[in-house]
Amino acid sequence: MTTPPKTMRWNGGPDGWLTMIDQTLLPTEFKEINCKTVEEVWEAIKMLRVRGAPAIGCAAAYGVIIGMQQKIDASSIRDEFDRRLKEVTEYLATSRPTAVNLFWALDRMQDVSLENPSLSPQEMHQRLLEEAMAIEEEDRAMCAAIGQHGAKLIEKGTSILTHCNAGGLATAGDGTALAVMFAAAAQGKEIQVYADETRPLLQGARLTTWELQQRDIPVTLICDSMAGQVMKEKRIQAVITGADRIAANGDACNKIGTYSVALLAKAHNIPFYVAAPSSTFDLSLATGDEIPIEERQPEEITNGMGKQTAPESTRVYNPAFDVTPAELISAIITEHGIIQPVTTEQVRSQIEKT
Ligand SMILES: CSC[C@H]1O[C@H](OP(=O)(O)O)[C@H](O)[C@@H]1O
Repeated sequence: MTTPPKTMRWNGGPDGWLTMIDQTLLPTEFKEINCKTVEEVWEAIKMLRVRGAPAIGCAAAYGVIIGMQQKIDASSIRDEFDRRLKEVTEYLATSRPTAVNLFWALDRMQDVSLENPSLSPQEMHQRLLEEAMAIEEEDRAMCAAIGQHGAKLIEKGTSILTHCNAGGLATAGDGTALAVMFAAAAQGKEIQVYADETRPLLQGARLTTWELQQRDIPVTLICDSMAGQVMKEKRIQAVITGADRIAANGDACNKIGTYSVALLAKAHNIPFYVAAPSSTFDLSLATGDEIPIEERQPEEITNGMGKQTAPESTRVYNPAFDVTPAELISAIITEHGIIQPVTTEQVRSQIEKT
């Protein structure tokens, strides 16, 4: 088993820069890129060089540090600093609309300013970096806790289907859904995984298989359209996915195709689990109907991975996410434990106390 590389890392102090794996090149090329402007961080999030709800939050937090570098010198005044901080956080918030972790992280960076009115710009810059590092470290711990709680649900010899990539590459730690698999495997439960390729950007084929192979966990790649057949053939005993935003009633938004997998799991009486940290919950939304769904460029479908597979000017609809209603979710696994049954009362009871 090889030690997995870190999804991202900060270099230096407040005047430093962010290094991250460019996930668009995996699995055929492992390349790290350096982001030294806030625009480069914005573009990396937009283009999924860094992706996955928790990882997006961490990257955005570090993007704030970079964005503030232009305005810090001995003559800086705090009002100007705060105006720039608002400008930078609002800019980064436009990169992608669905993963609530992006907005949760940016709000935390703004809160640093509200909670420290008397710090100088230089002191604030240092304090913001400490907050970004805390967000990264907390995410790492949340992943580990999710893994341990989720592994309790996994029997020895279980075959698990997953959709998209909710692994270490989607977080600052071991992932969410994949953290459960890593923990179960480490406990000797001899699991195997079926990974949906996850069109159109193939996070499952490119990233989930790559991560599982690194950990010597048996993985079988299937087309998204094969999920029902493998369930019908009784090859699957559990489904685990990640999430990008979970509403107060437990409706979970995740990569497009997850809702279909949840319906298939229900039809085949297979437990469907969602693994996500508390930072992925948006209790301001009563249900998943209100979750903004990102629509991405048609070329991701008509020219997937650079090869044209549809006629020019073909009309395309490309929603990047869908919402699985709570009634299709057997349990939600968080760093605090298991939410089951998945109801507003259970969600609020666990998440509001955090
Ligand atoms: C641990 S969150 C992972 C989550 O994010 C992915 O979306 P994207 O690759 O577009 O950032 C997908 O929904 C995963 O389940």
